[in-house]
Amino acid sequence: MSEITSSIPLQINPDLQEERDKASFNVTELTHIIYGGIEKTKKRKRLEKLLFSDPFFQEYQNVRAFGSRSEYYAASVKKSTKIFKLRRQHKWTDEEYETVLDICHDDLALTLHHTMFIPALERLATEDQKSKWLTLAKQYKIIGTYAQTELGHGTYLQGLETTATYDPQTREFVMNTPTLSAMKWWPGSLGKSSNHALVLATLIISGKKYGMHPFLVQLRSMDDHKVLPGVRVGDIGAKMGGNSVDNGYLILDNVRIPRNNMLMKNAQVSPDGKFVTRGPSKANYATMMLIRVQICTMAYQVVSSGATIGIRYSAVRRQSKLDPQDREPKILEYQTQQYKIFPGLAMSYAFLFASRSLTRKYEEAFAEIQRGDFKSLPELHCLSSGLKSFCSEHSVRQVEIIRQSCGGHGYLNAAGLGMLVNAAAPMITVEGENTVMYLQLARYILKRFAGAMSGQQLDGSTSYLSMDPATYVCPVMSETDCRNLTALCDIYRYRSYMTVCRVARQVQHDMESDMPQHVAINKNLVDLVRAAKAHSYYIVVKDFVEGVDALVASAPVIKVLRTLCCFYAAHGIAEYSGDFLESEAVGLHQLKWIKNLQVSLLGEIRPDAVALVDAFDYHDITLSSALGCYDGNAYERLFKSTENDPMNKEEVHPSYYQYLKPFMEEMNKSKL
Ligand SMILES: CCC/C=C/C(=O)SCCNC(=O)CCNC(=O)[C@H](O)C(C)(C)COP(=O)([O-])OP(=O)([O-])OC[C@H]1O[C@@H](n2cnc3c(N)ncnc32)[C@H](O)[C@@H]1OP(=O)([O-])[O-]
Ligand SMILES: Cc1cc2nc3c(=O)[nH]c(=O)nc-3n(C[C@H](O)[C@H](O)[C@H](O)COP(=O)(O)OP(=O)(O)OC[C@H]3O[C@@H](n4cnc5c(N)ncnc54)[C@H](O)[C@@H]3O)c2cc1C
Repeated sequence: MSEITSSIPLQINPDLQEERDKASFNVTELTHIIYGGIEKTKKRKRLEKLLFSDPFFQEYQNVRAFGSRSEYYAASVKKSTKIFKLRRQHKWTDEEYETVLDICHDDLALTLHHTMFIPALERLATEDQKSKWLTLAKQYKIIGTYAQTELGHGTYLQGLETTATYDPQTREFVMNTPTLSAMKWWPGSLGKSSNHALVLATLIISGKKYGMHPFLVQLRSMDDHKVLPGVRVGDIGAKMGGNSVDNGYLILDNVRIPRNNMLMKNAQVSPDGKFVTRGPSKANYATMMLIRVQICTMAYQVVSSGATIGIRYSAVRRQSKLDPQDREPKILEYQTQQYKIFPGLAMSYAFLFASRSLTRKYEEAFAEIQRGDFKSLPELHCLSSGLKSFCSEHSVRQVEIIRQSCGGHGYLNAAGLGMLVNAAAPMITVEGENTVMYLQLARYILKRFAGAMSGQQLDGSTSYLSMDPATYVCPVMSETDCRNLTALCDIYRYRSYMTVCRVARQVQHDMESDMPQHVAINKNLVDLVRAAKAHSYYIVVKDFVEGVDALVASAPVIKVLRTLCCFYAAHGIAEYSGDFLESEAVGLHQLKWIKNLQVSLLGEIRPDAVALVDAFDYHDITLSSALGCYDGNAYERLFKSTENDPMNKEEVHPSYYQYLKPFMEEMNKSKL
């Protein structure tokens, strides 16, 4: 009788334990740094315990893996409501609630209510409106979504076709979806969950258009959740990932809402139909900016989860031979495996520091904006647009590489990597498609560069554009200089400067050759995106270097983070070597040294790789991966995962009686 069972051993896989035993630094110390201090780590642990002591959270994993779309959605609604109830019961602060969402690491059916509907009310409603709507929303007495994108337009907000026409007789707005392409299409939680929507529509008063404004529209009855007259709403269909969310469509047919349902913090319509604005014209775009900042943090979570799975699995998987005399090595020993996974590890820490720095800038600017001071808005818009694009693009790409690095098992749902990639993929599109957002940054950089050329002293993230390029000498003079983080950062800065300078001069030249501005811009779009990417890369490297420099920590922690930072910077130069050479930020000698360093750092990171991902301290339920579990018992967990698979419920599947049996009988009778 075979002794093979799917029971999970109680002990840690010795291969993983061996890795932990040889870590050069204290993992707990790094965990506290990652979560912002010992108290925050403890609080997170308490919340984790509270959540995961409920068996539902474990069962949810099965529905997610094996349930139908509808079952998955239902379980996700249940999960959302459980969390909402816990929030009320334990009086969680916003920060605690954010932590819970991070722990859940999942697209919850009702997430939009918290991530966009409430922040939009906070940013776009007057104090009076807040005391009514925000209070109801925070008490979950209404559930809402943010309905902006239409079938025909997501990017170009000036092209939105939904209308809100003011009727001074009744003091109401009449909401309409005039065409097929005007129907709202994509908003999360819209299809089945929400009873209210913040509808972004073109305001029309006496036949005149006044741009996009937010209107609160009730969609469903508060008694029986039935759709209200004039409203058509539904789910837009299954997606590549995130299928727990009911992204929806919405058609409005002469739906009347009271005048006070227009959120009027930034612009008002008086009862007799007078339009007055306050603040900059883009003030109504505020919610999108907040989410762009949050996407950088999400990108960190995605890539650090992927790195955790990839590294733990690579430490327990043995395959092939290195030394013909020795046993099969851990696949983590192969330099090529390190080359596939360590960029994701280094990126995790880079994005941790970059997203932290961006969040801090956002909070400072938001406080100013609340006081009516909008001076930081353009800088913040461009910084958040660039970093949102950069972090989402790089993290999604890197996790897919990590998935491939796990071989066949990486392709299984139970590995958790496919779901991670598919759930993360929309970060590239949502809250402004990446190319479009890079171009927003490029437009800002061009203006700042022109300012610098005309002698303006620049501040903020683009201050380096005032530099005199003639003074640049590559700061790497020897192989040892390659480890100098400031020198690496300078190389990125100069490469960005030259990339911006080249495209700015080209656009200027094209315009001076009588090309209309829009033609000149379109002729240079690829290079403009290249400039925005170079600038974003520089900012991320700078934030990483400055973040590590400012750390108060033990010498071993600082050392390992400096090594990672050095690797992140060297890897980027090696990967985009063409750009760095072309801009003359490095020469061929320096490139060779930096490439050597990049490869030799793989070996330096190797002994601490497991400890560096352990420091992210992800709970097994959060990771949801048989390959990446803390105990490293990947094979047992993979085998165990098959127990819940409905395919394995019966010894003989019903399809046998329906199709295979008659077919086999027919074949057996056949004389051919
Ligand atoms: C969690 C997942 C759920 C997902 C939810 C969603 O996806 S929800 C749906 C998410 N949907 C999206 O994210 C839609 C993406 N699309 C957009 O955000 C806009 O259509 C746009 C920014 C692409 C263009 O906008 P436009 O045609 O109105 O403008 P323009 O190009 O003519 O530039 C005019 C000026 O405005 C400036 N400026 C622009 N934005 C901001 C800002 N936020 N702040 C400050 N400033 C801003 C800009 O820099 C420029 O300044 P300049 O040079 O004149 O000094
Ligand atoms: C999972 C998911 C959830 C979403 N949730 C919501 C939500 O809750 N609420 C909501 O309102 N919306 C939501 N959206 C919609 C999302 O915001 C839009 O899809 C996004 O803004 C991109 O717009 P688009 O789909 O119109 O893309 P398009 O603009 O059509 O982009 C298609 C291509 O055209 C290119 N392109 C477009 N314009 C330009 C330009 N000016 N210059 C150069 N290239 C250009 C793009 O780069 C891209 O390659 C969601 C989308 C997804 C996928």
